[in-house]
Amino acid sequence: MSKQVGIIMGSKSDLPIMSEAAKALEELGVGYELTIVSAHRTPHKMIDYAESARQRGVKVIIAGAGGAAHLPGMVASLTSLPVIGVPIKSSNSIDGWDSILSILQMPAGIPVATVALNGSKNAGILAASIIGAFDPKVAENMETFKKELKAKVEENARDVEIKGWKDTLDD
Ligand SMILES: Nc1c(C(=O)O)ncn1[C@@H]1O[C@H](COP(=O)(O)O)[C@@H](O)[C@H]1O
Repeated sequence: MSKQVGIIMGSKSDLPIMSEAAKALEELGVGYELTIVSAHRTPHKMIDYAESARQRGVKVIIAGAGGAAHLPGMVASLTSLPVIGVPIKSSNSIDGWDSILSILQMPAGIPVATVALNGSKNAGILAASIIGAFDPKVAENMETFKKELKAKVEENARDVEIKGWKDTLDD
């Protein structure tokens, strides 16, 4: 399977969160590559990564970082591929706001599609829906995923309506 999505993160400490993006892509049948690269600690690797991604066949980049999270924005400045940013609540963060604002508040011209704090699963799903815009197999997988999501909510609603909320809570 070709690796259409590039998942990167600033540190190994981000892996527990960023692995959720990888799991979502696996479920949706999208190939990906995953590595650790930091704008601050490995700036030259970041430049190489961003500049070579398109040649490797990557179509969307998911970049996660905590604190002064410059990685997603800097990668977006170095490539014309779409970049999805995942703000991460790292250990000494200001409740995650440091990372959210660093990724969200980009200057005009260099957008980063920012998901919720620690929202790496949604980043994976969003990347798959971008791939699905031109890849029919992934589009089909997205349709199935959405149908399953809808069926689950309908099932839960039926439980609450038929059994009542108390019995549903005990399930
Ligand atoms: N924000 C960045 C960047 C960057 O933006 O280049 N590189 C690492 N980091 C972040 O620092 C936090 C703490 O990292 P350590 O756990 O390695 O000290 C992580 O959430 C990482 O994403």
